[in-house]
Amino acid sequence: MSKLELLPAVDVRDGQAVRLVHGESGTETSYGSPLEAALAWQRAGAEWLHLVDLDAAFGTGDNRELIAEVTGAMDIKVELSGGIRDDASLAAALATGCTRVNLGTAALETPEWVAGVIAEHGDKIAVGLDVRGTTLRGRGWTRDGGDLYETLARLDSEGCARYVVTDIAKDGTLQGPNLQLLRDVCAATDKPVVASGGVSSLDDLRAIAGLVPEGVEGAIVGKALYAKAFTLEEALEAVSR
Ligand SMILES: O=C(O)c1ccccc1N[C@@H]1O[C@H](COP(=O)(O)O)[C@@H](O)[C@H]1O
Repeated sequence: MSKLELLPAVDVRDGQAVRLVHGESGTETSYGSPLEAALAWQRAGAEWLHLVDLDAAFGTGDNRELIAEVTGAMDIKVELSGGIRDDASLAAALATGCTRVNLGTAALETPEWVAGVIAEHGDKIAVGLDVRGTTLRGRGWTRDGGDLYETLARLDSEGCARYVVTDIAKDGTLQGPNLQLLRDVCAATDKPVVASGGVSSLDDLRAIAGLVPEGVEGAIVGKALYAKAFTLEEALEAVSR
């Protein structure tokens, strides 16, 4: 059995590393320089960074130059999210040298374009399935975008390589992950799943690691690290066995 990958998150809003509650604009807590945060996770032993341009996701501008600077400064793998919705934004994201990109809104609103970029770029493309219940949400999680399982079946048939599954009701709340949602998504696809939302403790990470045999490949950790619920070193140790 392979170990769970951990992806510490750096979400960028207005040039600052922030955490949101339920992904709602206006709930930001600021944690300073995104570059310093990313370098700290790298120094602590991270193999991945989950880097999000929240302004691009919300449609309130972008942090494109800063995102490129942070990605360029990393020696580790980077997953880029937020506002990647057309050829220009995809080209800019891939030009940073990131390992893969995560598409959200585009998978809901421009499925033909997403099918094309999956065919062209293979496992450099992941799709973020951001859900309330089983309803997908796009445009900064402000708009409904269809049924989770119908969309998952469509993306599977198009060869999507992996899914990043976020329970919006859990995100930024430190209330624990939605393990049943992860089990249900894993049962519906053979592709790897990255868990996102709600991690609050090392036991939460151990519980997600217990789903590796079902298809969970990784877990994004945000608020818990910034709130110092545990250190990244402790988290890596907790999922190493
Ligand atoms: O990560 C967040 O907290 C978040 C909050 C609100 C909206 C998006 C968020 N993050 C990630 O952004 C992409 C979606 O961006 P887009 O729809 O493709 O522009 C997705 O990976 C979300 O998980």
